[in-house]
Amino acid sequence: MANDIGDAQAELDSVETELEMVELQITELLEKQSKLNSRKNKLLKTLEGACSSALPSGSSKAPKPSFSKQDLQHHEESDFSWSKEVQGELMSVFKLSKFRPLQRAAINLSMSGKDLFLVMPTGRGKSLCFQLPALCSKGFTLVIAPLVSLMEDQLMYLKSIDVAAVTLNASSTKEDSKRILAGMIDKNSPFKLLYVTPEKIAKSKLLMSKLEKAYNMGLLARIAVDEVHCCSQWGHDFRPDYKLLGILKRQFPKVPLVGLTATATSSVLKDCEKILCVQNPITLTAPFNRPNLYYEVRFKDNENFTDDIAALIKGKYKNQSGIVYVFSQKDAENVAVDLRKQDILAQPYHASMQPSDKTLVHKHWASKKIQVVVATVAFGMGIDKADVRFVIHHTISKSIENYYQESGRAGRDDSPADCIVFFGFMDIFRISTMVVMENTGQQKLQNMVAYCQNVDRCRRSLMAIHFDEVWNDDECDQMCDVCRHGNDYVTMDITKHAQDVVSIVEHASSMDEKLTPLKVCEAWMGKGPAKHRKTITVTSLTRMEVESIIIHLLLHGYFSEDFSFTPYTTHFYLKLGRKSALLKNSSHSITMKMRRRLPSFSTVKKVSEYDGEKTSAKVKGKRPAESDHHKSVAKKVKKDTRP
Ligand SMILES: Nc1ncnc2c1ncn2[C@H]1C[C@H](O)[C@@H](COP(=O)(O)OP(=O)(O)OP(=O)(O)O)O1
Repeated sequence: MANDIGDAQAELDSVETELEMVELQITELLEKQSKLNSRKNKLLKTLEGACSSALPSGSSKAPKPSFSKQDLQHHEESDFSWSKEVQGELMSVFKLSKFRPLQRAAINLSMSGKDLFLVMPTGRGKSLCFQLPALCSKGFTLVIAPLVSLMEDQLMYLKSIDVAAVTLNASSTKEDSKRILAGMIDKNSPFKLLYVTPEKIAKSKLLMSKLEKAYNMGLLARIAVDEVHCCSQWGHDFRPDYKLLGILKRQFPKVPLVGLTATATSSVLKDCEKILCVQNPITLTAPFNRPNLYYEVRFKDNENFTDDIAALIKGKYKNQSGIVYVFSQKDAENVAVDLRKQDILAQPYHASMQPSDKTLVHKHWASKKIQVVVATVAFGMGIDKADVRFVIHHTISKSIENYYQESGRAGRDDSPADCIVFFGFMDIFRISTMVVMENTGQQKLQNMVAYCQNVDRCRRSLMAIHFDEVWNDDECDQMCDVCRHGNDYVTMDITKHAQDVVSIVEHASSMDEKLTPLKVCEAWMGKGPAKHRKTITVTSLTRMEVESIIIHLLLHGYFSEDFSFTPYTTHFYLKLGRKSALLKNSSHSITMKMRRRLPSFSTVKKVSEYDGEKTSAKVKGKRPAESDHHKSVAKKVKKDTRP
């Protein structure tokens, strides 16, 4: 009897383990199905020739009537009753000779009264798409912008070209407010653009009542919502007051609205559409690719990487303007000091500085009195310096959206510029604890980490996938480190390493102990407390390899994050992830692509990248110029970068 019970218990354990495996496999297959469905929808959309439509990714609904290529061409090329005036103002007021792609279509659509979302990379000239129609329309255009500094930059520019524009914000004087409110209902329209913050719309009844009067008098020509992604919680810069802007379209349904953003996925736009109460807006998406920007990721392989940054600035970027983005205000101060010690004219910029100091740094940088601004993300919106030759990230951004926007401040003049990220292991966890309260913070950070950890796929193609862009691999033209330096990586079987490192965390957890990623690294390399050493298989991998494998396991669900809160700080620990159980299964293997030059890996079984044969020792090393195999690989594995 006892034997029977023992056997049944053993069988039950084994069945339960097997069931767990099956469930994990089902989860993996479901994930794959969802990715394939979303890819399928994308391809169908491409085949239909639709150039816009904001279907949420993965939706299986039939696309709504979309704006066709012919429609786009019509709005880019045809003459309209306002075309002469628009062209005249472009040259005489803005001193520009021609439009950039999509500007003309956006202006024509807006002039013909359509609601519009314009997604255009940072620095491509979105502002012109509402400033120019404002000059050619009766009345004034209401512009909602998230930051006073951003409005002030635009007002300064508009003043310099003699365009009458004003702002109403918390710091407007009583007299100014009175004058502006009266101007809104003046038939002679003393200004053509009125800039306000979303807070002002939400809080000022007086402003709403004047808007209503202006609307009834036919003087509210257009509403422009700048940085429209701020409406959506899923966007990277959510502002609660943007949520209330739906009132505008509800109260003023006949006024065309244009929403502008540099980065928004189709689901974020869908959300904005609902929040702003616009029905079926036309979405124009400019090619997100900035061909003049070179993207590169460098691993922080020593403590002194700030010296590497200084060497770049003094060497390759001598006398050229740039930005170094850092993680914290303290880093901004410290790194600026470090750079100054190396005779680089650098100044910090962050949110806690006095507004006058911030303005001074901005001005000195714009006029080349200083070479580098060492900044937190506070140095962002509204920065319009054309000749920024480098944007270096001292620490990774918290999302790809943020990275795209921050790095996009380089090369607005269309001349070549570099965007370099320094990728460090510990930074991941610093940022992770910072975004712990954000709904999608961890997922977004993981996408950014996957972008940096990537060694085999064109960096642009990763961004394109992220932004739901249809991508053709030729478009990079060796303007990222991966495409330029080729397939300099090997695919390694890391199953045994994964088992070893996962067992360290498992063992600690069985003793009720939590390990930070740093502690896991150290324990695995034999530097942990003596009590652990007996049970640990110490690795001969280098520190960089150890870090890369831990990151890989975290991105792929073998580890997951375990936060612990104290009144002063948040700690990041590693715990077993949902897939860790798979490592107990002898048929389960994990491979990982790593940069070549890994002598300590010589004992590790190498696997062919392409045919999955576990015994082959094929190592890819050809550069794109020598082989186009790389391209087909990038195409083949395009959709599965998301951890
Ligand atoms: N058709 C054009 N030809 C040449 N330069 C142009 C044209 N349109 C705009 N520009 C210039 C003006 C600015 O110096 C620069 C960026 O324009 P701007 O409207 O500030 O970009 P943006 O609004 O897309 O960027 P951001 O996302 O940072 O707000 O491009």
